[in-house]
Amino acid sequence: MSSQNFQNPFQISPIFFTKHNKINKIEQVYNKENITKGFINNKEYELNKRKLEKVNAPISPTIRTPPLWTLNNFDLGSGLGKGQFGRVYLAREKTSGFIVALKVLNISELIKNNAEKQLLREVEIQNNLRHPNILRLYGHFYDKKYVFLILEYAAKGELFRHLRKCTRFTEKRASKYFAQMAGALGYIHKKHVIHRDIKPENLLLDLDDQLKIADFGWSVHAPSQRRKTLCGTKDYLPPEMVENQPHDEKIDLWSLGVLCYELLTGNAPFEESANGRDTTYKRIAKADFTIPDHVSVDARDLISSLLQRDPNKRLPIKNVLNHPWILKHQKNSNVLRVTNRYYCL
Ligand SMILES: Nc1ncnc2c1ncn2[C@@H]1O[C@H](COP(=O)(O)OP(=O)(O)OP(=O)(O)O)[C@@H](O)[C@H]1O
Repeated sequence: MSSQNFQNPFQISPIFFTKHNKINKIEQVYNKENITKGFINNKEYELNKRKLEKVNAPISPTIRTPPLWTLNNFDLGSGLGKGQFGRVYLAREKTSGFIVALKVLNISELIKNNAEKQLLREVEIQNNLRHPNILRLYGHFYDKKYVFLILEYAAKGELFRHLRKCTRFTEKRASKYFAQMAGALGYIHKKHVIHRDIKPENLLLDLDDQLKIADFGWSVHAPSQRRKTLCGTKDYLPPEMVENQPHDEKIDLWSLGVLCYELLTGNAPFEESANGRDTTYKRIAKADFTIPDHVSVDARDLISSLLQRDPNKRLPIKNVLNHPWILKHQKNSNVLRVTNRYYCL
């Protein structure tokens, strides 16, 4: 089922270019300037303006996209999973045979839950990211009822499922996923994007066991200001968020520390206890956690240097990638070569 045997139609498909050129051509030829120059008449202008409006029709004032793709371009396969607003299916682009995951979101559910903006943000951000450990969003289209996201297919599914199956990962395996995650975060931070919802459920694995960050629903593009919205998943919330303080990209460093802990132990360090949410929040605010004895000295050091109460004391991403624990397990692997190449972009 690997899609690597096929040409990626979302980059080079003749269909894409034909449709895209058609829009460009309409835009170039049928503009007001050409009427005044006498190249086209008013009737032609009106006709083609309507055509252009149709291809650019928005589903809401915020989402605008030319429908380069429709459901007819795909053969649908089995369901891959269910999310809050719809389902994800295995699908094949008919002309090229290219395999994708098609995420089908119910528009009325999105509107009912006020999630339009969140989706728009997800689409805008994910559309602009190109990194081997970030799930590609190839495109999107919509009809009256649904928005369809054309996503890279991650054949091995959720990292979370694999973690639960073996309770906890070996240090070598954990360090591989962790390094890939850190590399991808370094890349998005350079683009002034904060993820804000790192957790194993949002991480997928492809057929080659490469990690893919999949969910950008809570991410924000934050050029300068420090933000205050409470978001993300409880276990992974950093002290500045539980205390309702402004936050910046350093919240992802905290979550990276929580992720490292969970990959190595099978549990998050601040999992909600029987004593309830307030107790959990107090423990997070004090960075009060203990690391089980089986975790190596190097890994402990890395976790502790990320789970720092003060965001400014957290280990910066570039030092994370050079940490002895990562170097020890990944020095001769391809992981660091790829990660460093993209980090330097
Ligand atoms: N690109 C993909 N490749 C393979 N499986 C996928 C892909 N995207 C999603 N899935 C599967 O489908 C499930 C549902 O995905 P979806 O992104 O809709 O849900 P979610 O992130 O769990 O929920 P939500 O974002 O709505 O809270 C995932 O848990 C995963 O198992």
